[in-house]
Amino acid sequence: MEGVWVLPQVSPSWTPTHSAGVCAFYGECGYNPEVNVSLVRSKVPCVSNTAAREPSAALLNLLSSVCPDLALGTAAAPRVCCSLAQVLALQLSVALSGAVLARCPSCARNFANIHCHNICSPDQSLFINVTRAVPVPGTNLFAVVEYQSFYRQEFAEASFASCQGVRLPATGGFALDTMCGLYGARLCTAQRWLDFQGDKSNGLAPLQIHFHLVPNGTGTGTGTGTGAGLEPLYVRAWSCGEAVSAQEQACSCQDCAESCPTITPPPGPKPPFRIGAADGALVLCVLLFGLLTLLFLLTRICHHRGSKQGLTLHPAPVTPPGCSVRWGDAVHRALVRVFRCWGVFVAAHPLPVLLVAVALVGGLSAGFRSLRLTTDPVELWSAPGSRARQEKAFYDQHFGPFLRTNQVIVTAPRHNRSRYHSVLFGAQNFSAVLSMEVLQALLQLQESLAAAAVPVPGTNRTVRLEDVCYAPLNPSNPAPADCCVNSVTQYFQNNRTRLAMVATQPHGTDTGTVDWRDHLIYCVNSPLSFKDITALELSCTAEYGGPVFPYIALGGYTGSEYTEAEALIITYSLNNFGRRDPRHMWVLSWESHFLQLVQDFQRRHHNLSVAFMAEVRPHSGPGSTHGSPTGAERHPPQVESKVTLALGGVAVVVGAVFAAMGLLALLGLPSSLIILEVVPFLILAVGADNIFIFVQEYQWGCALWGDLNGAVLYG
Ligand SMILES: CC(C)CCC[C@@H](C)[C@H]1CC[C@H]2[C@@H]3CC=C4C[C@@H](O)CC[C@]4(C)[C@H]3CC[C@]12C
Repeated sequence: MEGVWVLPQVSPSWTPTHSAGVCAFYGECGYNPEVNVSLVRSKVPCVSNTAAREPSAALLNLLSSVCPDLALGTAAAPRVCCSLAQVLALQLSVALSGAVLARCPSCARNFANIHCHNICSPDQSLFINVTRAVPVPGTNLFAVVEYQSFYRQEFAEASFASCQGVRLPATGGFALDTMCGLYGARLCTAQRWLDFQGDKSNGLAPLQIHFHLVPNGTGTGTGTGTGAGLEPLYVRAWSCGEAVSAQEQACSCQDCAESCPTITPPPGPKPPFRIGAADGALVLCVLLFGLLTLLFLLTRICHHRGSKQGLTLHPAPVTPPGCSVRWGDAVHRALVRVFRCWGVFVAAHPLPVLLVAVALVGGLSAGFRSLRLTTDPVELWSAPGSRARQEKAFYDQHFGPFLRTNQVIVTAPRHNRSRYHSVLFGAQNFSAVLSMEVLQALLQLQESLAAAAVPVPGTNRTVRLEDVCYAPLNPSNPAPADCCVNSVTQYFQNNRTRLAMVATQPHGTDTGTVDWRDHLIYCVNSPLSFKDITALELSCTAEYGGPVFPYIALGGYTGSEYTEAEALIITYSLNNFGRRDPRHMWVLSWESHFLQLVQDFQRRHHNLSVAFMAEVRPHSGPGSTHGSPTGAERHPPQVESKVTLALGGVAVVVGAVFAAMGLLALLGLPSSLIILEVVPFLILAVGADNIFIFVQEYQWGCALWGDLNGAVLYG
């Protein structure tokens, strides 16, 4: 019910009198011939636009437990519009359907109150109008099969609000998920909630109830109502934060935001350090930098002057050194002394030194025999005692090796978001990546992955997705469609025709069209549904038969605004096999091919940003062209060829790495191949560079000696 609501001109035939103390129906008139399938078969009431009756003691007693809010206790001579049998039926139905709300007493009470007032209120005819009744065979009574119930919007909204946050621990969702029909909790409104309750196909209601929510100001609750004396019901609705009685408590914080303790926000961060209007740290850094630059420039200038004077006065290379040079020289001399001693010692005893070095390296490398290499990514990247590791170990032990996950994540950074006006769901924002063009591209990628036949190296068979995929609903003989692939296109069962479908949608008084976007909005809110509420009537479940949860297929959204998701995620779940199982090789082959296909896709779609990952490591997978880069060819060419010298430098580093690995192996520590990946860099950076430095130092030393000799001669 939207827009300004005007009470309809009701047909006076079944409820001609609408006034306080008068009923619209009373007692039971058999079963509704129009309702066959139901959970609990309740009888429908008889049309009876007569004065409310005095309840029996038994009825009063029952009412005080089923409908304590009917406030019968206060009245001297309480009256009701229901019989004992009716209240018993009411009690059963409300207990059955209200069980999910029991966690939150005030919500449960409001829910019961709605039907208590409908059935028993002494002023029933004020807000109830029977619209359809059928004659009861063999009597002159009429059974009610349809009625209207008029509520003040405020009352309905307050009752709804008290139940909105109630959780259903069994599903991890909300209780309203089970009480709002196809809309689920997220799209539920007070009107939709009541409509579902009054729908005779919900399994409990024996008749059809049309709830009309009257906004404030239309038909006031205090004065006489408009429309043939009707006055919308406006009674107290409990808020979820208040306790309904002294024995009961208010709803918990989990079920009711109002009950949550107010947490004083933590004190904000200290105000930033500022000097005037500028950032203090920045100003200090600039000053320090300026000072250091000045110092540097001054020393340079002083050094430059000194060397100029030296040149003009003393042409000989021996010049009075500057302050910085003197410092550097002192350190250099000290180092030279130490290393000269060491060098002279080594050069004087080449054989013993070499023998000791070889023996040391050889001895420690013997530890390689007990070397344990860790190649499993799980071992490499998760701590052995971590909770994740323990849970995985438990899973692997009881259910077999865990599935392999291969993912593609697509975003569209250069596209613009759009706004979509849905006939059913109102205006919604759609992110750039949720566009027909991107969805079609994703479909194409999935089709090519499903069609790919990949040769397995070392065998003469080819492997397809269905040979390796996890197919939960058809594990023995899966077809490509049975594979568990999570992706947003699965809301359309990966079917192009369904994705492109458009239908005419009647909605209230107007008609519009619905397309993939309406279906998507529906599915992200009710992923378990087999049929949407749009005229498209498509299922939300994936082609393989399982549901696609929006938080798995979409990423980068706030709260539950799934249509604003910045990323689409395709997840391929593949079976995992033991290393010795030949099928292990099949999966590796398929995953390598997956990487290639997605790379091609990435190259073809420049406007999309595509990230992807597979469990297979690119360089360990079969048929991969990736190798660990050694970078040897990138090194500058040697000035002078000293092959044995260069090899010696490399041998020193290799020896050191091997000795270190051997030592760790001897100590019982496992190693990983990551060590080997850094060896080339060590060889280049330490080994080869050392040799360059030695050679340069040696040549410089020779030249210096020559020059000095010359100077001495010249002098
Ligand atoms: C599926 C869930 C959410 C629906 C919950 C609404 C239930 C509790 C409501 C909807 C319609 C209601 C019924 C409407 C009419 C009658 C006839 C009356 O003589 C006895 C009570 C009885 C039988 C009501 C019992 C409660 C009822 C079944």
